[in-house]
Amino acid sequence: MKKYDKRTFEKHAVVSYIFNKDQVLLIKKKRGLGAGKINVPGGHIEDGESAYCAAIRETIEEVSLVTDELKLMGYLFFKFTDGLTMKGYVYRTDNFQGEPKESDEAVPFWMDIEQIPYDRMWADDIIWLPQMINGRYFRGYFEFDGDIMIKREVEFYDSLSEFNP
Ligand SMILES: Nc1nc2c([nH]c(=O)n2[C@H]2C[C@H](O)[C@@H](COP(=O)(O)OP(=O)(O)OP(=O)(O)O)O2)c(=O)[nH]1
Repeated sequence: MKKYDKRTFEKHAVVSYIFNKDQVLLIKKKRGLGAGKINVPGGHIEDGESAYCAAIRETIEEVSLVTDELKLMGYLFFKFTDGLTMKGYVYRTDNFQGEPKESDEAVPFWMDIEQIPYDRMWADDIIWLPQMINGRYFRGYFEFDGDIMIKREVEFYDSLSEFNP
């Protein structure tokens, strides 16, 4: 699976899972790739920006929360049949300040972890998100034809040293 780390993926994006006790902050995405789906704050990494800084910036822009102490939990590698390739960095944190506010891009809402609406999210999320919530690290490779997942390969790791040596 680490073979994907060495490949070139055209776009780089981040997603941030923000936890407050037994709840996670979800968004209804209003525009862009995945519009109409339920996801979490995130977006593209800008030129010269680190993934970590992009995660903090996108969360402020989309839902007005200021996050800190983010932990990198996973890498997502996507290939779409139209040719788009994307690497995603998945972060989690329970350190945030402020109240979630709607923006042009997202409608935020807190959701009980037990009630996450996987059927309204990207098809790969149900494969890795429950494990990530339980503290496991992961790498996932997925091929999509539009919204349909046509190939998947996922590995989980129990320790940070196995995941990101
Ligand atoms: N959880 C999850 N997130 C995904 C998947 N696929 C995927 O593109 N994303 C995320 C990464 C980005 O945050 C977002 C891609 O949306 P986008 O290309 O419209 O980017 P954006 O508008 O949010 O970003 P930006 O233009 O503000 O930089 O969706 C997936 O399978 N699962």
